[in-house]
Parts: sequence; structure tokens; C-alpha cells
Amino acid sequence: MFRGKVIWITGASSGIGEALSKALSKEHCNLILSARRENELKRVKDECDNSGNIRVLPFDLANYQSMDEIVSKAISFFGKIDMLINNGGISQRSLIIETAISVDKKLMEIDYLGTVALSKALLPHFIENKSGHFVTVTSLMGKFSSPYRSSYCGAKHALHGFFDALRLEHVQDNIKVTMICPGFVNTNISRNALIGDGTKLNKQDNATQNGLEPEIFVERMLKAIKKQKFEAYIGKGETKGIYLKRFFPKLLHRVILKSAVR
Ligand SMILES: NC(=O)c1ccc[n+]([C@@H]2O[C@H](COP(=O)([O-])OP(=O)(O)OC[C@H]3O[C@@H](n4cnc5c(N)ncnc54)[C@H](O)[C@@H]3O)[C@@H](O)[C@H]2O)c1
Repeated sequence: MFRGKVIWITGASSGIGEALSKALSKEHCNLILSARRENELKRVKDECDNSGNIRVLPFDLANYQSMDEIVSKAISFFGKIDMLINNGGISQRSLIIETAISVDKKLMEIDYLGTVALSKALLPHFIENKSGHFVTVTSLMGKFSSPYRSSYCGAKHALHGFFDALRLEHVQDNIKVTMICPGFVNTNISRNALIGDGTKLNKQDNATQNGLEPEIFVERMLKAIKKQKFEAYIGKGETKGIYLKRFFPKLLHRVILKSAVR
């Protein structure tokens, strides 16, 4: 499925995006790697197989007003894009009462508006080609919520609203949408998470550290993409929350109250 395709990955400089880049580089496809730090993207590229078929395109998802220019650049590398993997993002760890509204805004700008603006800028290309696949990495926190993550849950839930609509509007254009909802994955996500005053948590939390290794997560993610699943929930026991939310929401509420850690 991936052979010969042009696949654009955001958040490729670390964690899930880095593991994904390395796994896909073995699949004989052409890759475009994006995140903010060019040096880190070049490092990932150099550590990939077939690095001749890889381009780096640094940009900041928070600059969501300038996505047309970024998309034109991306298309110019290989003449087309087949798949955009919207993986870049940040998290948050703080109670609502101690979280500045500027933190909610930042999460919405990076996780929601940046991803939506990039996808909207690429959409005409997919429509013209009568083909394209948007893969968006949200979170189990995009399907149900937990304390200390209100801004993150808001932004990730919103992505489901947007991409479910996109999937419905573009069936006739053969455009696919796959939403990937990770549980805990052992990456830098909690270190980079914002606390209430907008500074970084700078600490690895236990749940994240004990989560799936990015390479294992990515294996499962690629299977879900190949099957063109609408949604995939990938993690350990925490994925049970999806079914509790649907069938026993009050039980889920009690479970999360008991188990939520800061
Ligand atoms: N690790 C987990 O437990 C977990 C759980 C659920 C969802 N996720 C999601 O997985 C995705 C990848 O995160 P990760 O776990 O690999 O974390 P990570 O911090 O290791 O990687 C995040 C990536 O996003 C990029 N990024 C952050 N802000 C950006 C910006 N303003 N502009 C451009 N790029 C930016 C970073 O540079 C990095 O490449 C995120 O969307 C995250 O919300 C992770």
C-alpha cells in the first residue's frame, strides 16, 4: 500500500513521528518530514533507510495562516502528495482552575487549527487527484476526558468533529480519513506538555513511561492505515475506556476519578 506513495508526516522529529518515519522509510515510499526544528528532522532523515527519497520541510503548526505556501513547497518535492499524517502536537497537564486561557488558545492553535489549516490547504490537491488519505493522530483523550488535560481534550475532541465531516463531504473524491487514537506511548509528550502558566512540565510521567514503545505503536498504526479504518484505538488496558464511554459512561467516570494521575 505504501510503495511508491508520497507520504507527508508532521511531528516527525520525535516520538511517534520519528518511529513512523523510520518504519515507512523501509516501505519504498517517498517521505516529507515536518516539525519545527530542521536539525532534528535532518537527524531523523539520516537515521532512515532510503534517505535519498526523503525531504525535510520545517514549519510551525502555530502559524496556521501560512499553510498554502507550505503545501505548495511540499507538492513541489515529488510532484504530488498521497497521504498526510497529521501527527504533530503538544499536550497539557493542569487543572482548569489554574490554566490560563492563553494555554487553551495555544493548544487549539497547534493541535487543532494548525492541523485543520494544513489539511484544508492540501484538500484541493486531493480533490484534483481524486485520491488522498488524511491520517490524524488524536488521542483516547479525543474520545473521552480526564482531569488535568482539559485544553488537550478540547483540542483533540474537536479534531474528530472536523475530520468526521471531511470524510462525509469528500466520499465522491475518493478521499479517506483515518483517526488514530493513542493511549500511552513512551515519548516526550509529557515533558513538552504545558502547565497552567504556559511553561513546560519538563517531566516524564509514569503512565507515559510505562506506555507502548513508539515502534510497537507504529506497527499497529500502520496496520490500521492499511485497512483504511475510520478510527483506531491503540494502547494497553486504557483503550477499554472507549467502550465504557459508549455503554457505561458513569462507570468510566468513576474509574477515571479513581485512577487519574496528574
Ligand atoms: N505519547 C503519548 O502518550 C500520546 C498519547 C496520545 C496522543 N499522542 C499524540 O501523538 C502525537 C505525537 O506525539 P508524541 O507522543 O510523539 O510526542 P513528542 O513530543 O515526542 O512529539 C511531538 C512532535 O510534534 C512536534 N510539534 C510540537 N509542536 C509543534 C508545532 N508548534 N509545530 C510543528 N510541530 C510541532 C514536535 O516537534 C514533535 O516532532 C501528538 O499529536 C500527541 O498528541 C501521544
